[in-house]
Amino acid sequence: MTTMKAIEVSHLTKKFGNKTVVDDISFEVQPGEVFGLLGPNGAGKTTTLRMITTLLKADAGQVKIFGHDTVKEGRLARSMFGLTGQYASVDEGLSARQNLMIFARLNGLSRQAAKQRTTELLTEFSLEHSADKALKNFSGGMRRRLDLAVSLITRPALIFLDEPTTGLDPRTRTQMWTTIRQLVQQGSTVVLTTQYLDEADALADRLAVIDHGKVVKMGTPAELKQQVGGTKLAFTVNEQTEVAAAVKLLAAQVSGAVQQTGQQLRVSLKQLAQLTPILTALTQAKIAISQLSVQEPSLDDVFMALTVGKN
Ligand SMILES: Nc1ncnc2c1ncn2[C@@H]1O[C@H](COP(=O)(O)OP(=O)(O)OP(=O)(O)O)[C@@H](O)[C@H]1O
Repeated sequence: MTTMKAIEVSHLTKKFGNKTVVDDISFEVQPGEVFGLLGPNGAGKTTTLRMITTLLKADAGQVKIFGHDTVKEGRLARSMFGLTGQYASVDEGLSARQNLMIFARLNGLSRQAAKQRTTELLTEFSLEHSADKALKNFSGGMRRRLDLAVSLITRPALIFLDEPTTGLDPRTRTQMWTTIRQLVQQGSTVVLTTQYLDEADALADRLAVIDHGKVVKMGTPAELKQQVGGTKLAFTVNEQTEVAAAVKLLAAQVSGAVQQTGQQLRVSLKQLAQLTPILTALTQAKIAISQLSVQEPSLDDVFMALTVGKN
């Protein structure tokens, strides 16, 4: 039995003038998954999201949301998701409660149902104490929470978050992550764009790394890290006269190149188990070392290896 995909994106393409900003992008998102679009500024993440969510017409390609083609069955497809992010969707002069009420009514809820949903969302997003303040007095974090609350009025099964924590302070970012995780626990599927590696690592089940409009890599954060390179070992050789011997010894133990900066040596290990023989060999050769560090690969390494600077 095949399960229905939350999203199927096939060969999506967009040009602005003669510049191809989204170049033949394809991916699928499973129900219940957090899928991240990760890439540097200008890589094409927002444009991709705008096409998927029907805010922008694609030049080529197809998008299906829970099986519904976003062009042929636009209305139905749109009813399946909520969208929040870089699109200011709320009125500055009105309060959080008034904004939620308006959007609830616009979404077809009766006055009574709108009132109830507004109260629920204000509580859920810890906005009840500021519910009647005008939005222009809200902090960035409160604005984001309200924006997210607005997109959840109709309890969509799928939520798009465009850079959900850009510009937020660390504490508010962490709160936002908790909110997103709660949504997933309640059964939502989440697609988010981010340029933050720690955010992608913390939230996403799978990632598509986008650069210059193309998907350059796709996988779980762990898979991506593993592909980019193994564990990094670094240490300093205490005696200048022993550096050459230490380089030779390392080269015999690992397949990759030994990098040297002064008395500091660095190598990539395929697996952590390579560490013990290296340390044993150094001890046997009576080469004293210090400042030993072993670093597991991070998404930073993935990002640096896969993307090529300014887009
Ligand atoms: N309406 C438009 N007209 C012309 N060019 C555009 C338009 N929208 C986006 N672009 C260009 O398309 C490229 C991709 O932009 P996009 O906003 O999709 O990138 P992004 O990956 O979301 O970046 P960021 O992280 O900065 O939001 C950029 O070079 C941008 O300048």
